[in-house]
Amino acid sequence: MKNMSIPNLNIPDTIVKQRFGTGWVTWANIEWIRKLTQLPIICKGILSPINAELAIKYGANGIIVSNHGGRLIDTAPPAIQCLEDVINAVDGRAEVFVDTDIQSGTDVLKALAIGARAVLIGRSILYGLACGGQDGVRRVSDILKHELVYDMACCGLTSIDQINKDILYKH
Ligand SMILES: Cc1cc2nc3c(=O)[nH]c(=O)nc-3n(C[C@H](O)[C@H](O)[C@H](O)COP(=O)(O)O)c2cc1C
Repeated sequence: MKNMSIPNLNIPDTIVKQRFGTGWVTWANIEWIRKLTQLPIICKGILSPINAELAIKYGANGIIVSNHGGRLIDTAPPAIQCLEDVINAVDGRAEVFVDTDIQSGTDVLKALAIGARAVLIGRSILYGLACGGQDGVRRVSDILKHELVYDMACCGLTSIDQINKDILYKH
């Protein structure tokens, strides 16, 4: 993967404009932002090794493996299924995070075990907010944390840094 060739992504402007309306979203945007700041740039919505490679090429320091909850393309592959290939492609050159359908502590545990640096959570937190405001958000967070700690205990793990791929196969 390190020596892979980068395909020519000269997508016609008309197609880009059709898809993104007034915006012109291309890899050149990342390159432009990279020139503006030394702050870490994290690219969200990466699902394939080739796009992970491109994100790094254009200056990303981190990648969020995400299908945006299926909000862009209904049949986009589940992020969790793409995570391992992206991690392997990145090969330590950037942080890799994941979101989409992280709905339980078990989901968090599995994502970390595959190798995600951290997970991000969208709708579950929003549901808590809708149901109970600040307390609802705290309750969702507490439930997820309780489930994660419980599942870690079931796997004989006492700290996050002990989580590794072995638990995916041994339990
Ligand atoms: C109401 C709503 C608005 C969202 N808007 C954006 C957005 O503007 N940009 C983006 O990258 N993702 C957006 N997302 C996707 C989320 O950031 C996240 O990738 C998605 O919800 C998957 O995580 P989840 O399964 O925990 O919700 C949105 C999601 C929801 C539910």
